[in-house]
Amino acid sequence: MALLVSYKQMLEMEPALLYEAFKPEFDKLVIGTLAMPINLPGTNYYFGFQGRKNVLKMLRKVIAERRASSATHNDMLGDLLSKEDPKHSLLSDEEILDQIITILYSGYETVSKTAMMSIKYLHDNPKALQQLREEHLAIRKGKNPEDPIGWTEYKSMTFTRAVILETSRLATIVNGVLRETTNDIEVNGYVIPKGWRIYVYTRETNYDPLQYTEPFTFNPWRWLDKGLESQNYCFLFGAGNRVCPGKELGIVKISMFLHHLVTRYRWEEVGDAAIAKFPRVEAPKGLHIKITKY
Ligand code: HEM
Repeated sequence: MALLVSYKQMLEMEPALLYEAFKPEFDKLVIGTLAMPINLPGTNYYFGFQGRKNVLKMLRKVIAERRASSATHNDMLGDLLSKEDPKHSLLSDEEILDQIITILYSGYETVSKTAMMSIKYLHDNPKALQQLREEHLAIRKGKNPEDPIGWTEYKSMTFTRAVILETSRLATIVNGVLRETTNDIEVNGYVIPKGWRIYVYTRETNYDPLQYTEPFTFNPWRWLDKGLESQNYCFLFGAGNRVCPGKELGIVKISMFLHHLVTRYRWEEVGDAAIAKFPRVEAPKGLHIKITKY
């Protein structure tokens, strides 16, 4: 779902078949990015490069077909290729391809894994689920089943936002952020030389009991204190110049998913799903749930 939504924004007009061929190759690329860097046939790292090669091949074909046709496309690739906008014509084809991959990549697992983990945490915390459901049923009151949700209604989903932020913290969907030092930096007596790449492992800060009381407890109510989101130790969406540009889009997508889930369905976990946290948050054997109508 998460990849399909982003894919349609990027390549709205392309046939579904391309998505069917695209997703498996894109999945290889995604898995390869967090794999041991051993580039031998059979490793995830190797498959990652193969996936990237095939993804690029498909995207290049789409670009070539669009250039050869006079049709206009109302999607992001259409904007990136637009000859009328001088801003975009500054990008080379390689840069356009990198933009597409970056945006598809960044909005994929972040959204799908947060949605998955929210299903798990809400299942395990009936009080939070009840409060979330009440928030959404109140929004649905007086609406027909197919009526869409408006911006003001979305903005009123304060508990939903709290659930999403707490899921993001407790599951730590993004393990950390990458930076490169532009000067020698001294931290606790250690010097990190200029030019070094640093991975700031945010799980440590997310579980710091000085910042989050009872850090291993799912407690969405802590986020009702609005100030928490802007604390300088809160790296759920990164920080500074490189802060996630898709933060609000991601929260909207998950909020809409939760809205439809809790107003229409109940669910029971089937079996005991094992959740892996490193190098990525995943349920290797799936998170199986039995869904019934609410
Ligand atoms: C719950 C969902 C999401 C989470 C938890 C998340 C988290 C993050 C984090 C931690 C970073 C690193 C920021 C830094 O280095 O300071 C990041 C970067 C980024 N995210 Fe997100 N993200 C989410 C959704 C999205 C979506 C939906 C999109 C776009 C469709 C997106 C696009 C990006 C991009 C393009 C970057 C790179 C920014 C840069 O390096 O300048 N993200 N995200």
